[in-house]
Amino acid sequence: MERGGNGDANGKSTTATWTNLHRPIYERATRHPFILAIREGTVDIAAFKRWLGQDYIFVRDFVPFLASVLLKACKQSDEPSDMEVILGGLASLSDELSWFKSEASKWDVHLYTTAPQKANLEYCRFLQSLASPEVSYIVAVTAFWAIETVYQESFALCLESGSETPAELIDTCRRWGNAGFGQYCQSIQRIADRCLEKAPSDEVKKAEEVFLSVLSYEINFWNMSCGES
Ligand SMILES: Cc1ncc(CN)c(N)n1
Repeated sequence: MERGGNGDANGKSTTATWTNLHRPIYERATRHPFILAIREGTVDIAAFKRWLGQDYIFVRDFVPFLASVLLKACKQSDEPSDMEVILGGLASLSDELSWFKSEASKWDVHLYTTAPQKANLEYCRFLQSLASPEVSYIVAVTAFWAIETVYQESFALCLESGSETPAELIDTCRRWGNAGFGQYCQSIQRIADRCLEKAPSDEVKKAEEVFLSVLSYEINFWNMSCGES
């Protein structure tokens, strides 16, 4: 069986190679106008509230997806520390769901009567398909890395010096833009790259397609938050 190999001739890892190769779509996901508007202090608060209500629904569906990644790590990973990284991520979702509830009450967003919008439903359906036992650990962990990294890069942008993020949105940006979350994303990236290095080329190809799908679902999610469907 052919091996996928790790990265390009310059010694870049597979995920770093993809990020460069697919730079235009990667930037559409990580520098979306919704995020740039937060950073510039011009975000429409109705859009922010829409994002908040929809993201709570998404995170609830992210829990079983991540549980499926954990299960695959336990069964398919040759590295015991993978399980600890994924378990840490899963455990932090409990705190994240509580954060959504307190943030929603602050903004008068009614989480339990918010219906999922089309882009969210489609993204959640995609997560459900990735949770299938037929999807390999390599593909699932690549999706996990991409999903977390889009939020990390996006919200970190709103915390950079020179940004004019409104004070009442700083807490939201810190949740995903903080340095600790950045290190957590790097740990997931190292897992994905290690797996991709040893993977057969057809699995590497599938993982790259899933990476691109995640970027496109993320763009649709931001568009939905801006009021476009
Ligand atoms: C849509 C979306 N993508 C990613 C994340 C980060 N877990 C999130 N909360 N929501």
